[in-house]
Amino acid sequence: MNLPRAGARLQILLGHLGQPSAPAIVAQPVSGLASPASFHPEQFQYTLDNNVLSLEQRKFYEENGFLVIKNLVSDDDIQRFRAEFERICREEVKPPGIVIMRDVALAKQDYMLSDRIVSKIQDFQEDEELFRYCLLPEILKYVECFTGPNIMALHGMLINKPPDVGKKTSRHPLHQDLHYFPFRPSNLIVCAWTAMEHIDRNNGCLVVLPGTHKGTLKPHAYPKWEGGVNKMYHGIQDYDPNSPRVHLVMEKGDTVFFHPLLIHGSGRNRTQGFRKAISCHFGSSDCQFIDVSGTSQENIAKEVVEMAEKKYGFQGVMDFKDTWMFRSRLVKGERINI
Ligand SMILES: CCCCCCCCCC(=O)SCCNC(=O)CCNC(=O)[C@H](O)C(C)(C)COP(=O)(O)OP(=O)(O)OC[C@H]1O[C@@H](n2cnc3c(N)ncnc32)[C@H](O)[C@@H]1OP(=O)(O)O
Ligand SMILES: Nc1ncnc2c1ncn2[C@@H]1O[C@H](COP(=O)(O)OP(=O)(O)OP(=O)(O)O)[C@@H](O)[C@H]1O
Ligand SMILES: O=C(O)CCC(=O)C(=O)O
Ligand SMILES: [Fe+2]
Ligand SMILES: [Mg+2]
Repeated sequence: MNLPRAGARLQILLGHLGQPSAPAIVAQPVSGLASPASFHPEQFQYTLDNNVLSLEQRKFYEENGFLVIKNLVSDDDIQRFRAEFERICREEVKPPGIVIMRDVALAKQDYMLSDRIVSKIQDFQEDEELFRYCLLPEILKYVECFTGPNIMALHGMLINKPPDVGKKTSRHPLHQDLHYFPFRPSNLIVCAWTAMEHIDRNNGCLVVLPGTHKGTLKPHAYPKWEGGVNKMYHGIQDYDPNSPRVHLVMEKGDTVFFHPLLIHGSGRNRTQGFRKAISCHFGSSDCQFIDVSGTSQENIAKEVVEMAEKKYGFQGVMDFKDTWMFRSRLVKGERINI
């Protein structure tokens, strides 16, 4: 464990507890993207000026809310992530803060922890080997097109979608990641999601509803699925069923960058293999925390705080913001607000 950093984070947390919540800020649709001296109409809202994206790629993201970059992460790196994932599952390494999840259909089975039971690991920011993903220059080069130069890694996940046991619990309901986030503006947040193998509809690829990033954050709740739903897998109840869905077929190393308001999910895994992907949410450190009281995010905030208090043994002192301060980590530039 990196004591100075973890210590510093704990200090931030403790210093912050008991203080009044920061006032809610109003998310600005276009935050600092325009030169104040310019009177040109805003052409781009979801991407920053940069020399990385082609005009065509930029327009695609603006219009659709996602962008796939083929073959971005090397086989060597993916092999290293896979090996570290297996070490974590075998409990050979126990990085502080990590959350290991089993599929709800397997949760009650008393199997030993193994890579055949774990459906997802989250919060790998203290695992230097997996956290390399969040530091890869080829990833950050694209991330910066959305966040600007001061970049926080907010949340890492390695998703090991298990073969569906017939209850469809391997599905991830349609959702917007912003539901989980108490910071804004949303346009300065982006998810990078890298396929660790060939992924298509058979093993449960990502499904996106193009253009939905232009809408607002929708209320989320547990879907009423007969076979059960995984803890915290909230979904959108009232999305437009006629909204076109796009299944993202990806090869090993391909990476999709997507906006936190983009409605997405993933289908059931009909194969016998565990479908693997690694991802991280990044945000500008210029983002600001918001108070989610009285908003549709109250339900998830309550759940996350309850879980975090159980995990860290605090009672009644944490808020949603604190849980995010613990896990976010600067990857480039300067730490400002979050
Ligand atoms: C905060 C997330 C921010 C995400 C932002 C980006 C967007 C991400 C969108 C998502 O991915 S949403 C899904 C995120 N999911 C989570 O964050 C869930 C985190 N998971 C956990 O904290 C643990 O895996 C969990 C608390 C569910 C269980 O961990 P434990 O180590 O305590 O497991 P254990 O095997 O001891 O089981 C304890 C209880 O939990 C139950 N359980 C285990 N896995 C479960 C599961 N997957 N679903 C439902 N219940 C589950 C298990 O059956 C048992 O129930 P009982 O108490 O009734 O016996
Ligand atoms: N009828 C539905 N109502 C609500 N959400 C759905 C429905 N069908 C699929 N989804 C959601 O859409 C996403 C993926 O759908 P997809 O159709 O790819 O998966 P699937 O139904 O499991 O598999 P397939 O259609 O290939 O048999 C998942 O988030 C899934 O939960
Ligand atoms: O890999 C997947 O199935 C998608 C997961 C996802 O969207 C999420 O965890 O937020
Ligand atoms: Fe998601
Ligand atoms: Mg379907």
